[in-house]
Amino acid sequence: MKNSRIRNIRKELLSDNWYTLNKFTFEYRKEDGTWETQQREAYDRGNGAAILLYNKKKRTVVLTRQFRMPTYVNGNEDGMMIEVCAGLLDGDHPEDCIRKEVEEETGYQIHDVQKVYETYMSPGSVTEILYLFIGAYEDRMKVGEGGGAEHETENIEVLEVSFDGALGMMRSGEIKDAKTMMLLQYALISGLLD
Ligand SMILES: Nc1nc2c(ncn2[C@@H]2O[C@H](COP(=O)(O)OP(=O)(O)O[C@H]3O[C@H](CO)[C@@H](O)[C@H](O)[C@@H]3O)[C@@H](O)[C@H]2O)c(=O)[nH]1
Ligand SMILES: [Mg+2]
Repeated sequence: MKNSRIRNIRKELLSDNWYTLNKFTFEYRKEDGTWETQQREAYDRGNGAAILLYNKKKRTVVLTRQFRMPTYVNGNEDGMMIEVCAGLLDGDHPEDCIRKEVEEETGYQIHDVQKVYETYMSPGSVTEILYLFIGAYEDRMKVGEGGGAEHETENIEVLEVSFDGALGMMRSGEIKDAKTMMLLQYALISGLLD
């Protein structure tokens, strides 16, 4: 970390229940050269990976559906979110993480994955970098039911939908998850399923 615009960074732990919330107090050098003190909170839940599973022949994609409490308390009526498969790195390399997560959540054992973007999803408040992948799947790669890890009480539903159907769900607002929208738009722009 190097930035000549900031100095005297102090960190105060506000919460470390499931993940970590810190308050940072620091001095920031403005354009006119003077220093001002600022405070910013940063929620650290580690980094994550997400993947768009696609089948070019069938022109389909695999998505997941699960309850997301933070959306429920902010306007998402039933709290259910349709998303690409995703998970936290938990110390794994992003590629290893996403392969593991795909099998756990969707039941597919996939081979090749390709990273298309790295993104800070909420840079004003959350430290997380999300690694976005695409990966081809076929019916014969299905080795289990998916649904998520039992001990994590994830209750994930697996959806196989047509690519056009998924694009329609994005346009209608049924899909509201940013990483999912980014990957669907990537697929559209790059002609991935053409
Ligand atoms: N008890 C408890 N459990 C939690 C809490 N927060 C998360 N969990 C458990 O931890 C699991 C983490 O599952 P993953 O599949 O590894 O992560 P994810 O929640 O799907 O996260 C992915 O999507 C996020 C949202 O788009 C991304 O932010 C993240 O990077 C990742 O890609 C959750 O399903 C849930 O069971 C919490 O506050 N308390
Ligand atoms: Mg997940």
